[in-house]
Amino acid sequence: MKQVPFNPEELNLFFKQLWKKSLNPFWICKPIAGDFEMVLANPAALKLDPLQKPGTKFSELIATGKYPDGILDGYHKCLADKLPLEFEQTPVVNGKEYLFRTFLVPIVNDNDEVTHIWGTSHNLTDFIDPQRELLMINQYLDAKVQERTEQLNQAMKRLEKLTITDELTQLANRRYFDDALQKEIARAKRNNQPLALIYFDIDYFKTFNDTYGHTAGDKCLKRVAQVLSHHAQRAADVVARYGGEEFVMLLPNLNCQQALQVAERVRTEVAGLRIPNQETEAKVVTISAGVAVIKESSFNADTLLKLADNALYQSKSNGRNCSLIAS
Ligand SMILES: Nc1nc2c(ncn2[C@@H]2O[C@H](COP(=O)(O)OP(=O)(O)OP(=O)(O)O)[C@@H](O)[C@H]2O)c(=O)[nH]1
Repeated sequence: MKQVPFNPEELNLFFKQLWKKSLNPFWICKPIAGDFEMVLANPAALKLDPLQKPGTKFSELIATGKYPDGILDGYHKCLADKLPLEFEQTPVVNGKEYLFRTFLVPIVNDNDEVTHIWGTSHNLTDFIDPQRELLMINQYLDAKVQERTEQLNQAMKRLEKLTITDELTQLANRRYFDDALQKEIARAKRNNQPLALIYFDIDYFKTFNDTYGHTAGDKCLKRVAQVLSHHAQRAADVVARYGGEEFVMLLPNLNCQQALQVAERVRTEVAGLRIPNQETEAKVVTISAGVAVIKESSFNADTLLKLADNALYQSKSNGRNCSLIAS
């Protein structure tokens, strides 16, 4: 469809109304000795800042401190490039921060000189607060997610610990030990290093329970567990409660004699607790131990456990309160 052009009179009326009624600020300025001077500003512009009246230099506007320092850059660029330009401005008027998207259009004469610059702005201030609010909500949500993730990780760790810990003694449980045993056997074979396993069993514990009661029995188990822990100090050492009054200790890179020494230290220290048990020869709680060390590459967990168990059986047969190496 062919456009019907305005005649000059209509056009004049059109622009007059646009200039007067627009809610967007319009202004026309001209370059003047490195500065710019306001030539005309519409009511919307004057409402925003009455200082934008004709004759005001931009350097005067900047001197009020309401406008950001870089405000002239856009005008200079428009002047130099002779091209329309848009940029954002954040003036502070009466203590309130505004956000404007400003558009500049160079007015060029027949000699290709920029005589004026026409400017207009869109007031985007209303978007500032929701944007900030959104940012704050996002930051809050991020922090919450992080907090919850941390709580979840902690809970997972606690749960993980529960599944591998013996509740009464707080030593590792059998499940953890069996797993560790497989890993350590593989490592010992890989590194061609010895791996010692000690099987401990409290002597006449049934009689202890029958005589002193189950609660005293529990207390005794805890104290023995503490002794065992003290003697499995290296990072790779594992001590676990294997059954009721049975404990196991895994000592990587220790030979038979070294492991026997550990077993003997534990045995001596347990007797040294001097927890009464009328059934034993020493009349105190004692412990017996069986030591086994991985010897050949054909060794597996069952073989090692069986050897240590056999040695423990020998210790029991030999009168208890002693440690023997598997033969
Ligand atoms: N208090 C208490 N007793 C337990 C627990 N677990 C196992 N027992 C007891 O430990 C005792 C083990 O007894 P036995 O296997 O007969 O062995 P023992 O009396 O120690 O005899 P020897 O090993 O031959 O010296 C049983 O009476 C079990 O009830 C526990 O968690 N707490």
